[in-house]
Amino acid sequence: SWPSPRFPPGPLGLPIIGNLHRLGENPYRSFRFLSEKYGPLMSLKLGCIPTIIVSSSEIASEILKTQDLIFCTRPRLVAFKRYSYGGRDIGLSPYGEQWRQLRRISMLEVFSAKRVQAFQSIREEEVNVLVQTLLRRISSDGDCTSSKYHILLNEMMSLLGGFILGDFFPSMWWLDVLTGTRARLERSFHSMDELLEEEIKKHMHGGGSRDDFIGVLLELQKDLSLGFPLTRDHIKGVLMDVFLGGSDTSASVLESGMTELMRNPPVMKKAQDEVRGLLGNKGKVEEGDVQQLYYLKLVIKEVLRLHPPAPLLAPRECMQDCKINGCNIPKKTRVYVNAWAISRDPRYWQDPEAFIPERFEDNDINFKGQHFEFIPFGSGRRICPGMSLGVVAAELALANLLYRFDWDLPGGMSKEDINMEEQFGLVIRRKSPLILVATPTSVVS
Ligand code: HEM
Repeated sequence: SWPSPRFPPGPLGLPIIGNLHRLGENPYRSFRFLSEKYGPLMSLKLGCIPTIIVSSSEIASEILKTQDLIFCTRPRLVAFKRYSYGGRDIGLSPYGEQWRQLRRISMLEVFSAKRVQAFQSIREEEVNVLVQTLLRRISSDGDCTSSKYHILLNEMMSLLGGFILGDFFPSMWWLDVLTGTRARLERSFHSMDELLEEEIKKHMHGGGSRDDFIGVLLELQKDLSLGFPLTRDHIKGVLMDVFLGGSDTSASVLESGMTELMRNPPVMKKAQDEVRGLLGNKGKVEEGDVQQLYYLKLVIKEVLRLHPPAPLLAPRECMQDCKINGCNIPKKTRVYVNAWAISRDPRYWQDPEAFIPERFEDNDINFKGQHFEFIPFGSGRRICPGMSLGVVAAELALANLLYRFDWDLPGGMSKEDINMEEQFGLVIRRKSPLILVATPTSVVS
């Protein structure tokens, strides 16, 4: 028995069309709307694939904590399989011994607090590049250019978050060949693979630091006590994870943060007063300073609540028949947890649509996967291993932008005119870029 009614059939009477046309461009919004009607555990069939959508913190806790061991695998999606080097990464691969070993080693050696600390100078350098770019653009009115990394990343994100027929009708995989989707995936994968190879070779010939991601992974490869052979594909798989997991997510926090601050001038003022009051005319914010920026940290939390970069987390799959909330869930059901809807649920959040960083002031709610009303990084065995890296990078960048510049909307535009439409993908993006006028501040000497 299914937990709740399926979606009604679509205009053509075909379940796939019926389901998909209702998802619209932003499935997490449509799912919230539908869950109000069909309940917090909603079932639907996307193509041939039984799927459940979870929209309450209680059921999210059941899936990501109580029954995590049953739900901690990823579906074998076409693009997931390719970009993970056939299951040799952490983020896109199914659960199993190989995944466990790779995740364990990476948590110890790549994502540990010690490493996050060690990468500090790289982050500070990158944020400085961002500030310098803004300063130069102010004087030279330069164009915004995309590097080859951006172009590659965009294409990968579009394939990972887009529609591949074989993921919904596995027996019709050949249609993806006919439509050219498979060829597009191959091209994208090979371009990225070439780039990773180039970077690794540079390192092997002494051209890179031993203290960055590649350096650390190459050192690990020499370690015979690892318990499993760390191949070149594993290294590239983890680098792919870092590239995919670490780029758009932190950028999304920064962009959503600036958007909300522009829409809420008193919050912008309070955050700027804090950072400028603390730093005086020091010139730049360093990571050591960020620890004292109490209000900025509340701002980042509120951004993650209202705009979780991965609103449906990353898809999971059920590994055996089980019961959730008294309903039967068959093996191989695909699972999406609507973190976006959960963190706007009026049962847990007062005035949920409003941007109020102070709501986190007198409580210990955090995003580390124990408070299921707030899970922007997921929870359980698959929780984001890059959480600290992502948060520290976003905090540092935002603190510097607020410290170094005053921000205005372009002439004639009011805060009500800011377009809040989003484009759905594995990681959400704004439909139109946020355009602001930056004026270097007089606080900085
Ligand atoms: C603000 C920044 C970030 C957000 C909001 C975020 C969010 C997420 C989410 C929602 C998941 C899925 C969790 C689940 O299935 O329960 C995830 C997984 C993952 N993230 Fe992040 N992430 C961020 C930054 C990063 C960074 C900086 C890295 C790497 C440098 C990273 C690497 C990964 C990897 C490898 C996984 C897969 C974990 C697994 O499947 O075992 N993320 N992230």
